Amino acid sequence: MTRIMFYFFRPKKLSPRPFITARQSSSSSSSKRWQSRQLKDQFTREATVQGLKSRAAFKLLQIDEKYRIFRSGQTVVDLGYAPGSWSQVALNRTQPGGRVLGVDIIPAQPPKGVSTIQGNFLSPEIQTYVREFLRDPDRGRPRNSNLVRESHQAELDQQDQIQKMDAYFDDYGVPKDTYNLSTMDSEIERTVDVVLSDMSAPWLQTTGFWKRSLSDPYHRMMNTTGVSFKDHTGSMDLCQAALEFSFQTLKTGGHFICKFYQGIEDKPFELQLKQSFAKVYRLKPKSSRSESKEAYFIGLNRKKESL
Ligand SMILES: C[S@@+](CC[C@H](N)C(=O)[O-])C[C@H]1O[C@@H](n2cnc3c(N)ncnc32)[C@H](O)[C@@H]1O
Repeated sequence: MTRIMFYFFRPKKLSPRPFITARQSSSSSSSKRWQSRQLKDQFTREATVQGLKSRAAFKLLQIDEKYRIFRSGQTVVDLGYAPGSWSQVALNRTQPGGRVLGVDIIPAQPPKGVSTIQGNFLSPEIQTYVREFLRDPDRGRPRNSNLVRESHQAELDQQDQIQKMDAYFDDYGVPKDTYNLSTMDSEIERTVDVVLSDMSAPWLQTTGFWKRSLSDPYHRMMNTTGVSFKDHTGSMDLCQAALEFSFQTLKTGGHFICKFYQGIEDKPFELQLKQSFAKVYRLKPKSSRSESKEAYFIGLNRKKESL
């Protein structure tokens, strides 16, 4: 079942107030080890101090610092958003006027100002649902920021429109041979400036196991197993789904960031990215755990004619 939650409040600035997460005690020793590692970790402590939902925020902050991904007014899709620290960063960096849509298979409390859809992103129905949401460029945008966004975006939109018209029509308003109306339709779908995918290991579910509607999806999602080949292939499937979705929704000039676990399939994926983005980088952020094979692909500036 798909559940949508809309939050139209003005996003709060990341607060310096401590944010203490109450975790339920668990009898399993691996869970205790996980808890004590979290407590010792400097990035986890810093996330708590800054009111961020998890240490993962620092990975995105480092990426943004290096590649300047975000600017005001953008539409950002955050795939695998839970518990929500990337969405917090994205929303914060795209104000005024930005909107963030998070998708995750597990139920989670969306950060303020972020719209979310709960569902398995590998399912075509969920992707259709997400695309439908995005088709309207104002849906999920904080209402009181529409005016600011409009003044910010009006000029850019107008230039964009003129370029598109030049591309499609000749001086007499007749569609040029090289462009047909179906190409134009697919461009209408492209309302997204940034696609983020941090999909992989789930945030530990601490409540709601008694509800089948909550716990069933939890067991179906992709979990990291510690078996590096399995983690690698599972993550490449998720990256592929995120990239295909980007082909349909990302504007020309838009950016793509996705987490993957390194292995033999990452090179062909990188080549695929290079066909569609002007610049492609791979990065292992400082806050990634050193023992993990986790890394990120960053595709900057989607090319005009990619696919
Ligand atoms: C590492 S966490 C993301 C952390 C997040 N970026 C943050 O900053 O809080 C990975 C998320 O991917 C989600 N996920 C994994 N497979 C998924 C799928 N097929 N569809 C949707 N979400 C998925 C998991 O439920 C988990 O919440």
